[in-house]
Amino acid sequence: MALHLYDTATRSVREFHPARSGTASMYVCGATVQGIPHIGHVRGALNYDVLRRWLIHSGLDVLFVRNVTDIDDKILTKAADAGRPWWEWAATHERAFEEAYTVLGCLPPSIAPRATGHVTQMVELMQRLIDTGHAYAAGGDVYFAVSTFPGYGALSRQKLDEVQQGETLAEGKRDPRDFTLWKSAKPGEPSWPTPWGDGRPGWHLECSAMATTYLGAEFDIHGGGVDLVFPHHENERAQSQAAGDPFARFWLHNAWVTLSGEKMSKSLGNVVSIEAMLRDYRAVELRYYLVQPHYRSTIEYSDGALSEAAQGYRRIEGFLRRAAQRTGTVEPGELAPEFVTAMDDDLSTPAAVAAVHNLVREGNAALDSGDDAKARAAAGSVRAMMSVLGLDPLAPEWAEGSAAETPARAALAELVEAMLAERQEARAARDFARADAVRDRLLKAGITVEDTPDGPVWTVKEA
Ligand SMILES: Nc1ncnc2c1ncn2[C@@H]1O[C@H](COP(=O)(O)OP(=O)(O)OP(=O)(O)O)[C@@H](O)[C@H]1O
Ligand SMILES: [Zn+2]
Repeated sequence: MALHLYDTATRSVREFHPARSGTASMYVCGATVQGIPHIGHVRGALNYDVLRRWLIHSGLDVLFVRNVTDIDDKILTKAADAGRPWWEWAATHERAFEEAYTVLGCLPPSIAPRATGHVTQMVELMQRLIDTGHAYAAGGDVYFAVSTFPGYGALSRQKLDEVQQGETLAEGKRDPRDFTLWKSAKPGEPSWPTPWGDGRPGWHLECSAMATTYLGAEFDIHGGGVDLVFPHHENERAQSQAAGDPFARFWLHNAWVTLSGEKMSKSLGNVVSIEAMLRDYRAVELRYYLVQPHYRSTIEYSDGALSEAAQGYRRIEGFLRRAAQRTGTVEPGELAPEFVTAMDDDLSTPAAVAAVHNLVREGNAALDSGDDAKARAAAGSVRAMMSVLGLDPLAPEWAEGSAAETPARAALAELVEAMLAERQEARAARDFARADAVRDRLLKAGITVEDTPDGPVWTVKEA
């Protein structure tokens, strides 16, 4: 089966073929860099990172654009409240987002264009829309005339007379359903010159201009969070297609991370910061937690579920370490057929991860029964599959002692290993009372030790 993806525009799972053979092009709406990222923000980035890795695995060269919205009302307000320049506020939070993406193992985008660097392309797009009667300037603002585009509402399945843009009322708007392409300059605010007066970009216009600048008038996949279907993506699609660009061939939307049933959001204040998560869990465990559910299923955040996911990841990691200890270096092998089928089925990561766990179980059984060849083959396959998900425990970025380990965990590992060495010494000297005392001391601290044919394996007991 070839890759199939759910396309919001057609509300169906369709077979994916890139428009240009050999290259897939993806545009993902990035952050409005107004604050530090929470785990909801990075979920989408991780979902599209997995898709990108799967496309790469299938032999495609992937052009991946993730923009940065670095000018916006919220940026201006928050910077002003903090008494800082708006551009410094934006740049600071852009770095925070970038660090979060990197620490969670996202491949760097081909380019991360900033809105403020693409005003020329936005002006050009507005000019095309004005020339063809799809847009008009009024009082220094530029609006898109929704009624001139017959397909308006098709992406979000809305009737034209039900459309509400959620924009503040403006005098020059001919129709309340029209949306803003360009905002006229307000005193003291940053602005750029255009033929219709100085001003700054509207959010929707930015993405159309940046997507087509880098990926062309038609590209393969446009992604974002489900909250972007309307108005953001509906408006991107309308303005680009009205200007004559075919635009995105597939529209993908990832579901939310929620807390107590509500979207995790800075505005609602129910956020879990990445920094806080990384005090208790390794980045790779957080990545596993966010990548394992299907990208179109809501993740209701809970510490219990995260802790369970971390244990699931450690089972995979434990098997690979055991296999490597016993059989020597494990090279990535073949993907299990069920894994391939799952990934091709609209990136069914729950089934893909289940395929990994099945092989881990088989591999552990093989190690227990001394079938090293079988264990080694299973381990190779597990590595390959985990690598596609960006989660390979033996990859340099996630390996023990790497930067991804929290300092606390690295320190704990050092101490526990030293105590286990003492226990082994006591056993070798047949001083079983001392050996048991070490084990009891560890147990008291919440660390269980399991003796396996490959030596002791320790885990921190979850509360
Ligand atoms: N809780 C969440 N779960 C999944 N995706 C989210 C969540 N919050 C934000 N996103 C996504 O992150 C991307 C960047 O969003 P943006 O910077 O506009 O934040 P936002 O949606 O305004 O959230 P907030 O209210 O927290 O600032 C968007 O694609 C958005 O859908
Ligand atoms: Zn966008």
